Amino acid sequence: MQRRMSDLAFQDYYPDDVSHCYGCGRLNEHGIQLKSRWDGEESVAYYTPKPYHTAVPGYVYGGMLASLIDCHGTGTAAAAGYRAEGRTMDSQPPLRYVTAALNVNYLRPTPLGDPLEVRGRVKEVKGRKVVVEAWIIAGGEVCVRGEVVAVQLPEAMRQS
Ligand SMILES: CCCCCCCC(=O)SCCNC(=O)CCNC(=O)[C@H](O)C(C)(C)COP(=O)(O)OP(=O)(O)OC[C@H]1O[C@@H](n2cnc3c(N)ncnc32)[C@H](O)[C@@H]1OP(=O)(O)O
Repeated sequence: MQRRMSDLAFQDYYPDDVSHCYGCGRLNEHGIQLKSRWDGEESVAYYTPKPYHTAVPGYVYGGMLASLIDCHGTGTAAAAGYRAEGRTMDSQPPLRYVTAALNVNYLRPTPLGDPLEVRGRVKEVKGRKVVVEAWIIAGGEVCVRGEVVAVQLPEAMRQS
């Protein structure tokens, strides 16, 4: 059955040539394939880490958590970029964002096994830059807080 446009996640709109990212690329069969969507003024994604995404046994590896903040942040940045231009994510030309800066603070250990809720809020849209704050909730508690500075993909990084 064909999916409705509103069912699509931000990352589903990424053109094929930028859909190989380990965190969010729908074409990376080994990756997380994170799916982010608007939830009112915030954005939200869900992911349950695998048993091997372990730090200390029973707790999630911090690099995995940073990846979730990173790709939820850049995905939210892309959606915010289109929104700021008053157009939909399937319109042309495509807007593509990469991570310029990633800040992650681990507030408490994140239990492994629980579904994680990743949330984001746009702090700033300025020219080619979007700043997104993001946080991760496990078992009803905020375990991680971070911030992503996303900048539109430079020409030099484009393959197509
Ligand atoms: C596209 C779909 C895939 C999504 C993948 C997302 C996750 C990823 O892993 S991306 C891979 C990791 N990231 C990279 O490899 C990026 C490497 N870096 C670069 O290419 C460049 O440094 C880049 C593009 C980030 C910025 O360079 P450039 O395009 O020259 O930006 P520039 O014009 O200097 O700055 C634009 C704005 O961003 C800000 N900015 C740039 N870098 C930073 C930084 N490190 N920290 C804070 N702000 C920054 C600038 O201050 C400026 O802000 P303002 O307009 O307010 O003055």
